[in-house]
Amino acid sequence: MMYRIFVINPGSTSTKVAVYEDEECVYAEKVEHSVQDLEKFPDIMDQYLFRKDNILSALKKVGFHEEDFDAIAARGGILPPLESGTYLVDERMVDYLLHKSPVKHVSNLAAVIAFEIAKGRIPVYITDPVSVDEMIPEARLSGIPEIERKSLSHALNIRAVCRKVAKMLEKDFNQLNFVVAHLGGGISVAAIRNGRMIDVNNANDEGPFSPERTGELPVGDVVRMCFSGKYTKDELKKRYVGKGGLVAYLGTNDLREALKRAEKDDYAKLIVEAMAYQIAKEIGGMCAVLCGKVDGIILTGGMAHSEKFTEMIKAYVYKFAPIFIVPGEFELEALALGALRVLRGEETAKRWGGS
Ligand SMILES: Nc1ncnc2c1ncn2[C@@H]1O[C@H](COP(=O)(O)OP(=O)(O)OP(=O)(O)O)[C@@H](O)[C@H]1O
Ligand SMILES: CCCC(=O)O
Repeated sequence: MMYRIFVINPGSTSTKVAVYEDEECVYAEKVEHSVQDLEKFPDIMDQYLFRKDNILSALKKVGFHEEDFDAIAARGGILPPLESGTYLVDERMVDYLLHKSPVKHVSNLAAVIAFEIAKGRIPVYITDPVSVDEMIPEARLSGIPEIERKSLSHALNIRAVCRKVAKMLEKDFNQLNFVVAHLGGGISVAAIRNGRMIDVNNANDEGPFSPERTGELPVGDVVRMCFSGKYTKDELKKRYVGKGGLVAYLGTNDLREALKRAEKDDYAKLIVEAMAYQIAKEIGGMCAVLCGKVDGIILTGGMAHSEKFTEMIKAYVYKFAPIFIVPGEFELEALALGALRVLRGEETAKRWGGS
């Protein structure tokens, strides 16, 4: 029996959608939403009906209708910390994502839109949301009792590329140890022990600086900046997520542009090399977390397309473990395959315990 799955992954100004027939992608589109239209919804969560209508119109244009699908696979949003895997979306989860999630992140919209389209007729699943948390106890401590480290990462792509490399090695992902660096607009570097993500830098406030984010900062100077009276809370937040990293130093979030400038400009060269250095340092730390027993270091995400950049990282870490380069992101595929494993009975969908 063939399963047809509709996949939904919202981004800030577009929603990526796809249709899978079993493992095969038969349609994929980035449905663009105009900035003027999105601006009518100051609260991101109010965009869900608008985006749903845009998505359904795009689907109809290529001849698909809601009734054609066996399930919908949606990007998981900022739920309370939870184990990796595929979860059945229910009313309580939708209510949480719409009204209670601590972060109004665009990924929260996916399951809400999908649930609205499914109307209870077909199941909706999410797989490996941003808030997957499998950290070991010693990874949680920050050094200040009131602040616990948070596991917020590119978990979906990280786990998807681990599965790909495990398949290539003809081994079971659950018996392998990997260090995975997702190198996108933000960066997550994770230690995977026997299939579980036992530590990862919070891609919003820790780890290396990235094209758009600062990652970890010297805390004393940050406190001084906070109390300088020069910035509002929102301005400071934008400095570390959105306008940090490459953007802050070079005015661009595009590694291709930064690399081009680095050919002629020593300052740009230093910045790119420093980003590679910080990434390598984080990878080294995660190798220590795995006690040096590492089956592979995987470099993935948009920046892994650049051989020049991955070579800079490899130069530091090549002695630690074999290196696998898996450029780009595989989120749509990972969502479809997560739902497919459940439809085929290879995995049972987890029920969300709620909050
Ligand atoms: N072919 C390429 N060569 C070099 N850099 C690239 C290439 N393609 C994309 N990038 C860089 O990758 C970065 C964006 O990565 P990606 O597309 O994974 O990010 P995103 O999806 O916007 O964010 P995130 O991965 O954090 O969700 C940018 O700095 C971009 O310039
Ligand atoms: C917080 C990590 C995930 C993302 O940045 O999209």
